[in-house]
Amino acid sequence: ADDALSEIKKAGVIKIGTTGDYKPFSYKAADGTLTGADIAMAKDLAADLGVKADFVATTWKTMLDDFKAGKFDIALGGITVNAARDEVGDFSVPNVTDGKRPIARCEDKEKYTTLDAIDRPSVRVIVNPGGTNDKFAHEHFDEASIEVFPDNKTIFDQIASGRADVMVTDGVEVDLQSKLHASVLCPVAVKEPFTHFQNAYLLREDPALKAAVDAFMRKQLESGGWKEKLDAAMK
Ligand SMILES: O=C(O)C(=O)Cc1ccccc1
Repeated sequence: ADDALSEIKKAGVIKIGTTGDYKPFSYKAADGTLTGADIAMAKDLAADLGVKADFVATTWKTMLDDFKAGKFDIALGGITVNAARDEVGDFSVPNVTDGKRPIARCEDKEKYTTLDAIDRPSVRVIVNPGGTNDKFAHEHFDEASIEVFPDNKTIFDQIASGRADVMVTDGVEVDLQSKLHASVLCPVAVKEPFTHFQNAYLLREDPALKAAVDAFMRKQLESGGWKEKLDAAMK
């Protein structure tokens, strides 16, 4: 296997794949600039390695193929650790522990508290394509209708305007979007999230690259650097 870290250092560039559609981790500011907590981390990581950060656009659907095709050295931005991804690369130490929960219009926050309450013919579930939400919805709902909605930036407006009823997504996103759509969208009052998972950075397989990224990640977690970046993006 090639030594990814030496290659990166020799090139003076680390190629970073990210979807740019997932606030607070990786998204576009109003002027189109790529921003978010994991984007800020990527810039610090590149500086730490003494190289330039080169961002490469990908999508939830094509991320693994793009990664396998060598389009980037590392993928980040709210990426859930799973077996399929772990097979083609290494995961860093995780920076987020979370779970999937529903978000709905505030008047329905006591209504959709269980999978059974959601999975009814009258309920319109909405989901963004290609990632873990898509997979979760299709695995758990067969009575409810499922709309796969292509734009993760406006998907919450669909629920707010009444075009859809509920979305099951990562807890961080539920809390942030409830805040951004204050008094219209609310976290559904579940006893427990429906799943538990972690987010981490997907790395080209190379023990030296993993050691460097893990050391960076641990430092950011211990110093509060990560928390500061996440708080800054949660508004
Ligand atoms: O890791 C994934 O595959 C995801 O789908 C992450 C995600 C979760 C919620 C909204 C957008 C992306």
